[in-house]
This record gives sequence, C-alpha cells and structure tokens, in this order.
Amino acid sequence: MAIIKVIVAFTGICLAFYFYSGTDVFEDDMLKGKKVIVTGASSGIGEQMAYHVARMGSHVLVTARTVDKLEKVVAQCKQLGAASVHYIAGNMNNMTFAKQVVHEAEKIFGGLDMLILNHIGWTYFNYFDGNVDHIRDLLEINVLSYATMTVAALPMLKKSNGNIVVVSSIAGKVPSPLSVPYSTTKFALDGFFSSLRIEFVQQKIDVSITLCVISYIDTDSAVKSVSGVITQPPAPKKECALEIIKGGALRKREVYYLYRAAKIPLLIRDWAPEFLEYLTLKNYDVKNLPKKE
Ligand SMILES: NC(=O)C1=CN([C@@H]2O[C@H](COP(=O)(O)OP(=O)(O)OC[C@H]3O[C@@H](n4cnc5c(N)ncnc54)[C@H](OP(=O)(O)O)[C@@H]3O)[C@@H](O)[C@H]2O)C=CC1
Ligand SMILES: C[C@H](CCC(=O)NCC(=O)O)[C@H]1CC[C@H]2[C@@H]3C(=O)C[C@@H]4C[C@H](O)CC[C@]4(C)[C@H]3CC[C@]12C
Repeated sequence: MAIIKVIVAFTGICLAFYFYSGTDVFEDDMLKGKKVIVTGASSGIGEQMAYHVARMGSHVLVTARTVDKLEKVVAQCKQLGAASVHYIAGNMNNMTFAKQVVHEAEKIFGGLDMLILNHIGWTYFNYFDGNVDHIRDLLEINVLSYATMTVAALPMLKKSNGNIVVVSSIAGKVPSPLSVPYSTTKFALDGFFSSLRIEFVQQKIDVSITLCVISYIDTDSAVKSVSGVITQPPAPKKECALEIIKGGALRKREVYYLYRAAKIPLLIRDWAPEFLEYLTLKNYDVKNLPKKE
C-alpha cells in the first residue's frame, strides 16, 4: 500500500512539473519583424516594453496622450533597432480613438502580430471615497478601451495567429485596500479576457491571450502614489517589461511577476480569506496615508 502512495505522489509531482515548468524557451528573434502595438507607452512599464520589442527588431506603434514623451520614446526605439516605429497620441477614454489606434497599425503595418494593452487612467491610492462616477470613468479607460481595441484588432490577429497581452495586477486577483476603483477594473479584465480565451478555444481561434499579474513596480507614478504606505520595495520596471514580452511571445495564459510574498495570497485566497486579510493588512502602513480633503 505504501509503495502505491509513493508512486502516486511521484507521478503527481512529475505531472505538476511538466504542466507548470514551462518548457518553452524565449528567443529575442521571436519578435524580429513582428508588428506590435504598445499602449500606455510614454512612461513606465509600457515605455520599457516598447524599448524591448524595438531592440528585438519589431515594427512598433506606441500610443499614449503626451506627444513630447512619445516623440522621445520613438527616438529611443529607433536607436535600439526597431524595424520601424510610429506613434499616435490620444485619450483612451474615447473609444473612437481606441479603434483609430488599431486602424493606424493596419494602415502602417498592413497587419498586427501583438497587441499589448497596458495603459491605465489616473486613480487615487486611498480609502474609497464613494465616487462611483470615477469607477465608471476608470472602467472606460482601463477595461472598455481594451475590449474595443481587441474587437478592432481581432481580424488582423486571426490572420497572423497573433497575441493579445493584457497588463493587469495582483489587484485583479486578490482583494486589497486603498485601490477599490483600480482593483474593480483589474478584476474586470480577468473576467473579460479569461472568458474570451475559452471562447477562442471553442471556436478554434488561434489567438493567444496573456494576462499579466504584476505586483509593485518602480514606475514614477506608482512610487509617487504609494511610497510610505506600501512596505515592500518595488521591483524593476525593465525586468518586469521583459517578462511580459516573453510571456506574450510564448503564448502563456498568464504571466506572474510578483515579489516573493505576493505568491502566498494567490495560494490561500480561496482557502483562508481571513488569514489572507490578516497578511494583507500587515503590508500597509496607513498612518502615512495622505489625509483626504
Ligand atoms: N507600477 C506598478 O506598481 C504596477 C503597474 N501595473 C500595471 O502596469 C501598467 C502600467 O503601469 P505603470 O507603468 O506603472 O503606469 P504609468 O503611469 O507609468 O504609465 C501609464 C501609461 O498610460 C498612459 N495613460 C494614462 N492615462 C491615459 C489615458 N487616459 N489614455 C491613454 N493613455 C493613458 C500614460 O501616458 P500619458 O499620460 O502620456 O497618456 C502612460 O504612458 C498598468 O496597466 C498598471 O495597472 C500592475 C501592477 C503594478
Ligand atoms: C495608484 C496607482 C495608479 C497611479 C495612476 O493613476 N497612474 C496613471 C496616471 O498617473 O495617469 C496604481 C498603479 C499600480 C498599482 C499597484 C499595483 O497594481 C500593484 C499592487 C496591487 C495591490 O493590490 C495594491 C498595491 C499595489 C502596489 C498597487 C497600488 C496602486 C498602484 C500603484
């Protein structure tokens, strides 16, 4: 009987290793000549992702609102060896603009291989203030523009058997305080894209969807928003951006780029929610929270 238990356990470990070890190996030339849109590319993780795909020889279309920042990103992408690079500036609270970005890629590239959905609208890091209109506005920018671009890009992505990369957050997998509007939008992304992925399988649509689950990263806006309240140090944006690109190119279902302790909430969120709440609250020093007017 004992030998059977050992065999079953050993088999289980092998299967788990096979399914979760990720046997794929990323090569830079996977992105060479590929046609890529990066949203939210004027700063932060999006800017770094644009530089990575440029260095790998992609054709890149970057977008955000701020023209002078985009022009600097375009210049740096050229320096890094992009096959071609263009920008289009506009606000993702406008679904006509969201569609226009995809149509611009079609006009410039004649197709699309990778759609990297990364931008987010401004939000506060503090107790929920009861303003539901802000949640509605944030859903437009952080969710509906992603869905709008996905619908517009799908004909091209079907032709190329391409990838959709959705930059989300641990805030979209594990409940946490001080980011209620933001977390609402990130959980919505999981619902939309993880359900769409199943429909792609049902319809034999060979377009991959990679949902990226990220914890605290050292971008200017994040550090400015949370420093002093979040106790763990941020991770580097350049490395985070590369892991996202690799996951998309390897057609992973999900990419986890988390500081070590952040993996624990994912393991216990469904089995011990109260214990998770206790661990979560240990991560915050709310006495440094700016007082809301
Ligand atoms: N930094 C972190 O700790 C973490 C970040 N993430 C995720 O990573 C992604 C990028 O975050 P991060 O790099 O920190 O963010 P940044 O604030 O550095 O960048 C946000 C980007 O979105 C653009 N943007 C903002 N508002 C709009 C708008 N209304 N329309 C179009 N573009 C807009 C900004 O450019 P512009 O102002 O010029 O429009 C900028 O390029 C987000 O999806 C975020 O949720 C996930 C976990 C952790
Ligand atoms: C508050 C940040 C958004 C700042 C913003 O408005 N940017 C756009 C602009 O300035 O125009 C949040 C962006 C990323 C969040 C962090 C994150 O996603 C990882 C953690 C998730 C956890 O659930 C809460 C803490 C986080 C560090 C979270 C904090 C809020 C952000 C920095």
